[in-house]
Amino acid sequence: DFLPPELHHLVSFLLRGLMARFNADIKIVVDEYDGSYTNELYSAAQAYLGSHCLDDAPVVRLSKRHDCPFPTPSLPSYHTTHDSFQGIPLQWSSVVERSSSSSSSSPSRSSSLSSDHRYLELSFPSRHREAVRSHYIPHVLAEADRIRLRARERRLYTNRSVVYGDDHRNPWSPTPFSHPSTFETLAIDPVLRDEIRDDLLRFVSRREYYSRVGRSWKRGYFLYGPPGTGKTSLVAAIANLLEFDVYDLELTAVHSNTVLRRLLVSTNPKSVVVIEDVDCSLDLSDRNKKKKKKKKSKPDSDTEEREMDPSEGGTGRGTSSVNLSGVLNFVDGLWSSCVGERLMIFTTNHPERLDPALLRPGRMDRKIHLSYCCPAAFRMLARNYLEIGEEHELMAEAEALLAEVDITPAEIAEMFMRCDGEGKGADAAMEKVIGEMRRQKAASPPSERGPAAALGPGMENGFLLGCDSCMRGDDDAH
Ligand SMILES: Nc1ncnc2c1ncn2[C@@H]1O[C@H](COP(=O)(O)OP(=O)(O)OP(=O)(O)O)[C@@H](O)[C@H]1O
Repeated sequence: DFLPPELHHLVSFLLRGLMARFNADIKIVVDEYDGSYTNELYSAAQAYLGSHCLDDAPVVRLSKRHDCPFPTPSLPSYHTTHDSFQGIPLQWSSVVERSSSSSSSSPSRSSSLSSDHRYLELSFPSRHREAVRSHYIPHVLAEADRIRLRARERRLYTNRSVVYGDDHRNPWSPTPFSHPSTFETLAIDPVLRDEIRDDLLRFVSRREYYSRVGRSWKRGYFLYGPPGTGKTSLVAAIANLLEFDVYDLELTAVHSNTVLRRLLVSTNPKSVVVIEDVDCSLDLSDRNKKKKKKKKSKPDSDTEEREMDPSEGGTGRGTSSVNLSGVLNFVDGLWSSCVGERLMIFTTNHPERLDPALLRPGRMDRKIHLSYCCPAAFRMLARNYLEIGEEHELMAEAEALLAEVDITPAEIAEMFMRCDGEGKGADAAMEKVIGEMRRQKAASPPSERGPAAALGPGMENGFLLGCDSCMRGDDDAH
């Protein structure tokens, strides 16, 4: 009443402006992809919003993955839903910006393969900026984890995934994985088997430990040995034991280190990434040996040197430009940006062909030599395939012969299966195997066995014979 009208107007104009500023909404944009990587916050928010909307939203999208026994809800495109957190009103909208190249399909149709730009918009009053950033976003991530964990607990079986093409939007194409191999059916030395099982169970129970010591929650296994000694079977037994997804990575199908990196970060927690026959995939052989060779052959130019040398980011071999340094990065550090536990397993029949850098402790934490059939493994095969035990009259002779010939569990399993199929029974199967071992003994003396022999010259001092712990591949002992 005491102010002149002009000043009155000015003060109320300023106050209105101030209030509007204080109450204005701000937006957080959560893109589906961060560059070429899947944005974890986007998928977490979708999982969170889906379960949140299920009860009251007018439209919810339901989809069912093959490995999940029930459908998962998510927010459809072009929809808005409301949430409230500690009294803060929040609004989520899902937005799709159609790319000019995409077809004029209906808005509700989803295609992970299209190049449309999808994102979520989170709007809330600007004064809650700090609370949303520090409390609400972590709450969404934690809730999404909880929802996924529940789904995983009810899952019926794990995935086997294969790489196809180079479609970075959907690099892994999952197919059902139901390999019957388990630690009970695996015919390997029982001491080694129990050691591996204990190591795995210890690994998955040590979330806090890994975080305390500042290491990413990953473990690398390197399985080597002759063909047919159970490397693939062991991978399947590991996946079945831990109920992990299996990502079967064919390195030659991966065109570049960038794609390799993208593949890795798009794997789920609780997964095993397997590279089988890693020596055959790419040229990951010893750089020192190669350098020596190159010196002898005097390369024409620096360019050639760089192109040949994977450590320099060169192209390695073949059409794939994935090289040793890409694989080392893949094994080393990239998991630090991923949440959850992961196993990486390399298998090979020729460990001596690989660069020792790939195998040093910390990269490959356990080196497991799967060798020819030993008596204990033979007894397991006989029990599993023929349902006979140590009391069988031919068992002692078979075990004695095993010490003198190199025969793989796969060969024995094959003979056992064939006889069983012909209905000749256990005795015939044992006789057949013994006959084969006698024949092999007569034909050639057994080759030297043992891990160092299998690794070949030059590898003995790398990790195997350095110290006892290295021999066991047990990095925790250091
Ligand atoms: N240790 C084992 N225990 C039980 N079965 C085995 C074992 N090793 C091999 N087999 C049998 O032999 C078949 C081939 O074995 P597997 O594929 O696991 O061998 P691998 O070492 O991975 O061979 P490769 O190096 O050629 O890939 C399996 O289907 C399995 O039936």
